[in-house]
Amino acid sequence: MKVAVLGCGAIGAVVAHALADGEVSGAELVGVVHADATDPPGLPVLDFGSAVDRADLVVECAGQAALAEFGSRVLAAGKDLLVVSAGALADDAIFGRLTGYDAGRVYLSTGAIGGLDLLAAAARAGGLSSVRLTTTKLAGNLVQPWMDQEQIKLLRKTTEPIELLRGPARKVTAAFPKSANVAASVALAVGDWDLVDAAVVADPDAELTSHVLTAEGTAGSYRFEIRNHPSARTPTTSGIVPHAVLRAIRSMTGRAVLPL
Ligand SMILES: NC(=O)C1=CN([C@@H]2O[C@H](COP(=O)(O)OP(=O)(O)OC[C@H]3O[C@@H](n4cnc5c(N)ncnc54)[C@H](OP(=O)(O)O)[C@@H]3O)[C@@H](O)[C@H]2O)C=CC1
Ligand SMILES: O=C([O-])CC(=O)C(=O)O
Repeated sequence: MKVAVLGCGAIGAVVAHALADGEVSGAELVGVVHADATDPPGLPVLDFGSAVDRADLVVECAGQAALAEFGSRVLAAGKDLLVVSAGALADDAIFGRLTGYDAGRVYLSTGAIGGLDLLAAAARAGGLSSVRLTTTKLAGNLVQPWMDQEQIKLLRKTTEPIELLRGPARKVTAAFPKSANVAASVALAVGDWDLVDAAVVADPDAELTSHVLTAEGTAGSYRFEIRNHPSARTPTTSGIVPHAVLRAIRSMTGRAVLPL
């Protein structure tokens, strides 16, 4: 399987180097789409059109805006797309564009969290009555362009955890596009954007990023607590994420053996 990686930052660089080093049997890197000439990745660089032409699978590691702009062009060319920035799918128009093709298939990486398979099963086994996700990250890393100066100052100076936003997954993933894709992953897993109540908490002492996911339903009661070390390169991203992407690619090669 020939793979191109869109975006060569904290996630994409680890994925692309692992593929270039032959770490995934049956998968071969054709190149990365990387616009910053001042920061060469030490890997073959392709423009987006060539990447789509040459790859069987394009792995999006570039952010919600890039997925919204480029994702449908991958699928229209009949190529498969593995999505990391799941929050872009909270926009119904983008969701429609990315799920409307018969040829190329869309796969979602599990990203920074787990438990999605069980919650997806529970949602279809009689339904879920509540799903709640609380994401906690180091306060200073949660500054957003829409925040005013007072809020930014508070984030930088707080000595206590602050809940910055709680609400439906769709709203939270849009407000924190680099930090709350997990809210979208949960909503997509359970098939209901409005059921998932998500929150982002800024903690001045959070050395690890945490995601606490709870759900209640006919099939049972669930609680997952994930505590990830942040990536050194992009601390809003958990260091585990590229490895979740590689696991997904491994399972797509058709050569996967247990354990995945
Ligand atoms: N599902 C999940 O659990 C998670 C999802 N994510 C998602 O993954 C995204 C990437 O994370 P991460 O790797 O840490 O981010 P980084 O900022 O480290 O890397 C993203 C890279 O993509 C590049 N890029 C952006 N747009 C394009 C484009 N159109 N073409 C080519 N390159 C592009 C950026 O370049 P430049 O800096 O020049 O813009 C940057 O180099 C996040 O924005 C988030 O949406 C992250 C963590 C967890
Ligand atoms: O990496 C994480 O822990 C979560 C994250 O940034 C996201 O969901 O966008």
